[in-house]
Amino acid sequence: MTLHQNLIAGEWVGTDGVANINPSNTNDVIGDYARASADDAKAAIAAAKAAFPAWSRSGILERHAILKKTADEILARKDELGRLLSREEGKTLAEGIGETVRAGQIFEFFAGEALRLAGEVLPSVRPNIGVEITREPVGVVGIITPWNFPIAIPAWKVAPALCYGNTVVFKPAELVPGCSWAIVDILHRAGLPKGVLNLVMGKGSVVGQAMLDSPDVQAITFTGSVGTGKRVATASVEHNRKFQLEMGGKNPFVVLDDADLSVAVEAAVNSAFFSTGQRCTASSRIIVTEGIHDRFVAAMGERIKGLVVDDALKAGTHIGPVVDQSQLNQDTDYIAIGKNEGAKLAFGGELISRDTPGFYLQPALFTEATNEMRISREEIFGPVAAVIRVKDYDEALSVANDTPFGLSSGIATTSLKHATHFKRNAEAGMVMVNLPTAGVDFHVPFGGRKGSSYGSREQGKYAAEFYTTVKTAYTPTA
Ligand SMILES: NC(=O)C1=CN([C@@H]2O[C@H](COP(=O)(O)OP(=O)(O)OC[C@H]3O[C@@H](n4cnc5c(N)ncnc54)[C@H](OP(=O)(O)O)[C@@H]3O)[C@@H](O)[C@H]2O)C=CC1
Ligand SMILES: O=C(O)CCC(=O)C(=O)O
Repeated sequence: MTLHQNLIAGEWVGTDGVANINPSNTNDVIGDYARASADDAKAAIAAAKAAFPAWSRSGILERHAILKKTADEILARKDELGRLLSREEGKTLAEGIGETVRAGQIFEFFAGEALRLAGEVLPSVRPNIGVEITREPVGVVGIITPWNFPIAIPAWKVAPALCYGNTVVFKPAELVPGCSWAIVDILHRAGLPKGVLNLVMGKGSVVGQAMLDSPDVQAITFTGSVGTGKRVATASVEHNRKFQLEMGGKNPFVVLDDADLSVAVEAAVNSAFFSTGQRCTASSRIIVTEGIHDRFVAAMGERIKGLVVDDALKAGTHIGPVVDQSQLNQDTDYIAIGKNEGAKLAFGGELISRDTPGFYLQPALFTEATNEMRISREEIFGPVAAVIRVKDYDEALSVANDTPFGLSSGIATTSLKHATHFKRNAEAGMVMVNLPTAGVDFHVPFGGRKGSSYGSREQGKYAAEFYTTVKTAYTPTA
């Protein structure tokens, strides 16, 4: 089997490979991917440091052309790359292709942003002095990504980093190296100079840790668990570097008495179970007012029974497998915790077998949950959701906000008054009205509050805040 190597200083290197396994069929080995060492990570950082002076001064047309070429190739290969994504992560083929298109659009967006770099010229408060405000690249950016969005998250970190003139050391999750390798290969062939983008696939505790420990990494952007996010934060403060964290969520989805029942059920099912619930924007807390509660739960039950859980690549599959055994154990542990806490497992939650050996779990819906239970407070990251019954809108809002997290939030209502009030008062970075809590646009800010996120927003033009540093220059004008 061909070994997919790491890219360091413009050369493909590495001899030691790790098998990338399909969670829908554990007999299916997608390929071998090199495992970088801490020394490889150090070499990648050195290469990025050496490449920075030239790339930071490169022309905007060169950056535009490379990012646009990458976008075009990703979009042209959307079916093949989408299939690779579904095969390595387990989301359905439609979701895999959709995410690949999103990655292409992200590169296209930042190709455009390269041509729109701008500053400001202001008068000084002193006579005959001009002030220029410009944005400069930060330096070597370390990118650490999780397994649940194998192409979109790498795209929304790598594209702006390069667009604004930074050089990159990129460590994808070891579980899903395939899409990351593919986009690095595309960028490399699109003409990136040696050392501008370095790929170091391997273990977080080794490769990621070497990045955290390096004084030559000026910024780290991270998406993943709260625990690792805290390590990134501590190490970054130690090195006085910029950092940006996107961590967990425990996103509420509120259903009010006046909701359109079918809109509410579709949005709740999508929020809780699509992409196998493995989204930081997923909702696993469905907060329902008492007038609609029983009808909503019954309709959810019918909808869940119609969901096909099977091989991600099969036509007709709605929910693919869980990503691996360890995540499956986490999901089933939380199902046991929910039962022990006194919530009622109303639907699903069983391990199921299919034609191929994979990590298949029937989506689980708890009812009679309270917001104090662990299943309502901790991120499960699987197809497991709980319904919490509340009296009215005021109680729903208060329960929705009673969480250590604050990434996304949603409401199903036909009341403009309640929708408007919720948009203003939900303690979350993103609010969805009559829409799922997950599934965001690629050109607008993404991020949260409280325990979910740290630092400036990702995506859209707001990404410039992280990937650039502001300079204010004063010059006599006369
Ligand atoms: N908010 C989100 O989008 C996500 C949240 N999660 C949450 O996290 C839980 C665990 O998932 P998991 O993948 O283990 O999350 P991690 O936080 O461990 O992984 C995220 C990334 O960090 C890397 N990493 C791990 N340890 C270190 C370290 N010491 N220094 C630097 N980088 C490191 C990982 O590498 P590697 O995996 O290769 O070892 C991976 O690339 C999930 O169950 C879920 O609750 C997970 C993914 C995304
Ligand atoms: O909901 C989305 O579209 C994005 C979710 C995401 O970025 C994540 O789960 O890590």
